[in-house]
Amino acid sequence: MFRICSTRKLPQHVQDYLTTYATLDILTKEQRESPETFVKYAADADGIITSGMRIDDAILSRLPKLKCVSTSSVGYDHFDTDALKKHGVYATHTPTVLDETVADLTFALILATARRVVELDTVVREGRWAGRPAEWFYGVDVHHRTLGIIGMGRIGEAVARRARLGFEMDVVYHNRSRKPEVEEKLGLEYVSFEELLAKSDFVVLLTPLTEATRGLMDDAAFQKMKSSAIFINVSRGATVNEQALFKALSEGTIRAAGLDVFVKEPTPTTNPLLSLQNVVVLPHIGSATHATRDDMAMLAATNLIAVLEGRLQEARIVPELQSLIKES
Ligand SMILES: NC(=O)C1=CN([C@@H]2O[C@H](COP(=O)(O)OP(=O)(O)OC[C@H]3O[C@@H](n4cnc5c(N)ncnc54)[C@H](OP(=O)(O)O)[C@@H]3O)[C@@H](O)[C@H]2O)C=CC1
Ligand SMILES: O=CC(=O)O
Repeated sequence: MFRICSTRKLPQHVQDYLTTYATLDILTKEQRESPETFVKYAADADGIITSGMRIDDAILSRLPKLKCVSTSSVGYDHFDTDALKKHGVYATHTPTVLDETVADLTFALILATARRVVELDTVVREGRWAGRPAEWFYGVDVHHRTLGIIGMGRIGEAVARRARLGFEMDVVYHNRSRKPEVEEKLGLEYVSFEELLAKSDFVVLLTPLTEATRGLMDDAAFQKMKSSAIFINVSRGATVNEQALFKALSEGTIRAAGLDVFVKEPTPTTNPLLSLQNVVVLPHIGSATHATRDDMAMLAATNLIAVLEGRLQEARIVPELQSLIKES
């Protein structure tokens, strides 16, 4: 039997699946609280399931039996992939199963910011609704506007499909490499980063967090956007310079923002962005529906067991660690 530690509670059917192959320990908050307590309880684990815990050289050096860390998320910026490679530990993630759910949430933020849903909900609740909507209730249209997607990957494509088919929007995108087949299928236009910022009524950020995308949306980027444009971030908080975003929103450089992610999570209530009316904020819930979180947990579990059993081709191993397969 393998030994698996999970840093979070898993759905019962996922736990049942895992316990046919392994002894499973769900670590308590105290046990996973610090790297010291974590390595103590995970010391002889063959596999770890997590969804945001930082796994780096310091941790890996103290987990000699570890063969695989499996994250129940598609993003894996909490893993130091160089350290994993050095220690010969595989990392798996959960792409694809969450694409449609995250795309729905992205559209929820687009609609909520454009039509000021949260702000005007408060107006009604506070008894400030007096007669027919005054002009200060007005928002902006989503349909037939231009959507710019930075990071046209799996989720980006699901967002673009909604925009094209449901809202008849023009969609431009920017990646490091073009995707001619997606361009043709959905009728998208590839543009430079600068052109996307200048053209779009809605700018949606959907890249992974990497050294290249850290702080991508800075003062200069917001300056290039239209003053009527809305910025949506569903990627990772650190792809945006929050001070620059606050400045852009409070000085009218851009119209509004919808944010599912923050540099520090949970973001403190003192974050200046929370003081702005033209920002809709969510607690990192892109994939958070019952069905999708169940699918992600099950994929994280099957990925881990596949690696532990040596069925490497069946696991969703992160791209940076694919080379370990070739070496094994
Ligand atoms: N808020 C939430 O709850 C969720 C957030 N996410 C975030 O969304 C991210 C995207 O997920 P997913 O669509 O599955 O990932 P994919 O890898 O399928 O897509 C990411 C895209 O970003 C592009 N990209 C990468 N680096 C750059 C760069 N420097 N400049 C421009 N484009 C870049 C890639 O294209 P190319 O390589 O050609 O540049 C790729 O097409 C995740 O990594 C995660 O951080 C995901 C799920 C839920
Ligand atoms: O943020 C969530 C993810 O799956 O990545």
